[in-house]
Amino acid sequence: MENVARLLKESWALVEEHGERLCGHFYARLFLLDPELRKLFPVQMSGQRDRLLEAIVTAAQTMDDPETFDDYLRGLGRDHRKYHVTPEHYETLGVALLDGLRSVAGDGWNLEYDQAWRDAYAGISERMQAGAEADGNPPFWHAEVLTHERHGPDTAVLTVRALQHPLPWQAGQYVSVEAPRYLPRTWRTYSVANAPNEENVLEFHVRTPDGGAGWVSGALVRRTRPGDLLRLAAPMGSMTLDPDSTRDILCVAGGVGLAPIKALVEELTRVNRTRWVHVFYGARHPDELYGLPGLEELVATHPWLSVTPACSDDPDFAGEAGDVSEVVTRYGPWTAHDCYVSGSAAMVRATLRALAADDVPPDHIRFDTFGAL
Ligand SMILES: NC(=O)C1=CN([C@@H]2O[C@H](COP(=O)(O)OP(=O)(O)OC[C@H]3O[C@@H](n4cnc5c(N)ncnc54)[C@H](O)[C@@H]3O)[C@@H](O)[C@H]2O)C=CC1
Repeated sequence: MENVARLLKESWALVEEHGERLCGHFYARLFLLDPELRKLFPVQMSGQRDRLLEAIVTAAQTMDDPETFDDYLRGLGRDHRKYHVTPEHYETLGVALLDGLRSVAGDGWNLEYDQAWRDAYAGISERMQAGAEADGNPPFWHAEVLTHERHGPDTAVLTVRALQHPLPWQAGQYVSVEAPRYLPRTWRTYSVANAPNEENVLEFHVRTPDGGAGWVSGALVRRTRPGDLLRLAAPMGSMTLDPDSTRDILCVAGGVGLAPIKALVEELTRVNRTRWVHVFYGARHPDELYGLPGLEELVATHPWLSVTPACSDDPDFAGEAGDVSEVVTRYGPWTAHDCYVSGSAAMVRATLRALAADDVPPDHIRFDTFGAL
């Protein structure tokens, strides 16, 4: 496995900078091999391209950590049931991927790399299919929007009820969401922002980036209304509580990265008696700390919980100033804590670096990659 991981990383370096070309080759080959597959993808493909690369990089990067690799891919397989993918589709995808890699890497490619990617892809598709087969849940859930609250121009908090079947998620996990009325066949992942409950109600925090990118987020923030139907796919992700751990807990959230942290804190209000829980919650401006009043209510009734808000772009903020990753280190050391980190890829990266510099053991830290780290 180590050798395969090394070969994958080495060969990935040959194509990494040519992401656009790789995707172009891959999809051209894929739709040539099986024109029917085109129907599974959205009309407009640009967002889809980054997602394929992200998935490949994440899979290749987690290969040297077999447990994470296995969980991640089984989850992805369960999630992909929403597309009704068949074993033949997996095979065709493998052929197209190898063709794409070979053409883009050019002369640097060799037989060893080829074999490593074929083995890796076989491992990936085997685990994804095993995950899908073992899942007795429906391939997706219809969910009705119950409430929709705007917080400023680009953020919304919405709640939905999954219809017909229970949707079994764990606090800290995320699901793929589609808004078929506005953007059919385009799915994006969002963390569930509340703990599991008998009402089958899920909360999402969505921010749409400036300048119109992030179409699903744009539809969820600006157009979605109570009564709309969304579709949700199988829960994924490993940012969950370790029931056997007795360590105190550090949570670090940037912006709408608060979502899974809020779910974890909610879950802890049900089960925790003995662990101190510290939440650091960063936003650029005080008016973007939309989740603070809710957290402060929980602090008032749970003596083990503390929350430290921080603003990175407002020198007049009465609390902590700076990026949340820096603020956390002022309060360390965190070596004896379980650490949960959630936010933009840059924020997660900065926080992981800060925790590593403080000698926090890597196996105490949980995060999910939203975008390539
Ligand atoms: N499980 C997860 O990891 C989840 C991640 N997200 C992601 O969280 C992000 C949140 O975005 P916004 O609300 O727009 O947050 P934002 O970009 O406004 O940032 C909020 C705060 O994060 C910190 N931060 C941002 N960039 C940083 C950097 N380069 N280095 C250090 N700290 C940095 C700062 O404290 C900043 O004030 C989105 O990209 C979303 O996809 C959202 C939900 C769950």
